[in-house]
Amino acid sequence: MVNRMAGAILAGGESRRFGSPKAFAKQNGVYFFQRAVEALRPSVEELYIVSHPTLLARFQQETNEKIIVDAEKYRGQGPLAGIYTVMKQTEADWVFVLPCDMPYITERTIRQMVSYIDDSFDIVVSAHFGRVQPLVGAYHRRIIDDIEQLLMAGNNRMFVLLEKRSVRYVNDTDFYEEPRVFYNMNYATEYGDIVTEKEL
Ligand SMILES: Nc1nc2c(ncn2[C@@H]2O[C@H](COP(=O)(O)OP(=O)(O)OP(=O)(O)O)[C@@H](O)[C@H]2O)c(=O)[nH]1
Ligand SMILES: [Mg+2]
Repeated sequence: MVNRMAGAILAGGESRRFGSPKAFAKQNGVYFFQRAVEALRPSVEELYIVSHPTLLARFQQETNEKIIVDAEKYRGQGPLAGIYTVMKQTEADWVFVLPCDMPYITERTIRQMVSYIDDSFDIVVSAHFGRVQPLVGAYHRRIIDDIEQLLMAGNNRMFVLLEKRSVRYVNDTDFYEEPRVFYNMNYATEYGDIVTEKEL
């Protein structure tokens, strides 16, 4: 069993391609960010939604979950800044990350991912169907200095971090899920059961 795990829902992006805040788009009547909360909450001891000051009031209106904003010095630097911010906030050994734009993610998928967490790795992420998903997985707090160094250098890409540390890639031979579970919404077009803020 993992020694204490915090959850981080990354919701500080600008949703430029989507055209309205992705966290508040709906799938089958439920906010995208709420889908992530439902999937992650049962697996973690504490949960943070990590967002941007411009979305803070909206989140506070819509949920009782803890909402924090990216550390000011790294704001605007993407998901890596969000992970760093949650690691600073919590004492948990592991931070399990999820994006706010994967509306088909399930509690079962997260439980499965969690079962592959292993202290002999620094990072455990999904690589189902040949596609590495750096935002679906767990990061050990022992890598916080590496993360901060990358952020200080403006080196924001998740894949750079993955190259630096030991990673357990969990894939569909470890456990199978239907592919759309890992589908993240960048454009508000593909699926009939998605409703964006603009259409409400
Ligand atoms: N906390 C935090 N989350 C972020 C940041 N940038 C992106 N995210 C989140 O990371 C996930 C994946 O990011 P993207 O798919 O690029 O989403 P986005 O940046 O909102 O959308 P685009 O503006 O179209 O790139 C989404 O859940 C975003 O909300 C950031 O700077 N801070
Ligand atoms: Mg982006």
